[in-house]
Amino acid sequence: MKCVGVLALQGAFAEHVEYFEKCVADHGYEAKIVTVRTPEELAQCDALVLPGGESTSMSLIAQRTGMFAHLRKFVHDPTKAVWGTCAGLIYISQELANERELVQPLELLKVRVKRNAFGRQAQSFVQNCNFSEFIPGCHDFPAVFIRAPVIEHIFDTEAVKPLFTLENGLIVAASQGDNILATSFHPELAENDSRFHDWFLRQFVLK
Ligand SMILES: NC(=O)CC[C@H](N)C(=O)O
Repeated sequence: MKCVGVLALQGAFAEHVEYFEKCVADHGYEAKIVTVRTPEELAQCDALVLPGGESTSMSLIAQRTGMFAHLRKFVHDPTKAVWGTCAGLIYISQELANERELVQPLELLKVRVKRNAFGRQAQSFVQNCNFSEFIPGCHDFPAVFIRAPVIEHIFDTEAVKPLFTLENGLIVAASQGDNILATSFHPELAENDSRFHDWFLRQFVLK
């Protein structure tokens, strides 16, 4: 039985739990979904999802609760699967292009990330994206972008593979090796469409 943790310090963690539970119920996967707030909860996990929210708050809470060192060790373990969405993508990145004094990142994903790359809350949007090149049959996924970051630069082009680029050339999904996934958008807000979560479970956790 694999254990998938969703970091629950801050942000949209409940939605991730709900989408994963739906996948498990629909497909009968041998997986348990838990929220993670403590080192003990983290220790039982095979995978960790870092949700969207506010990377400044996530970083601060992790520092204050003493979780930072545990999270850093966990995500750098190559036997673990890791997925960062939106603020979670910022938090796992190696470097921030802006507001770098506000976030102490986990320095996992070998990229430089730009926070709020599309502007403020009012510039948030939903875009139907064709992810079929990496998720078989997924031609029309409703990707929700909320004050979303983008991957501005890839430091290690051998390790990091861009998975999806918007028409303006901005990278909004990438993988690193076979265990790390990062998305600028929120698949856990996709109108009950759990295809992205299903793909993560099959491709990264249950593989
Ligand atoms: N939806 C989100 O996760 C927004 C991320 C937020 N703008 C940040 O910089 O942390």
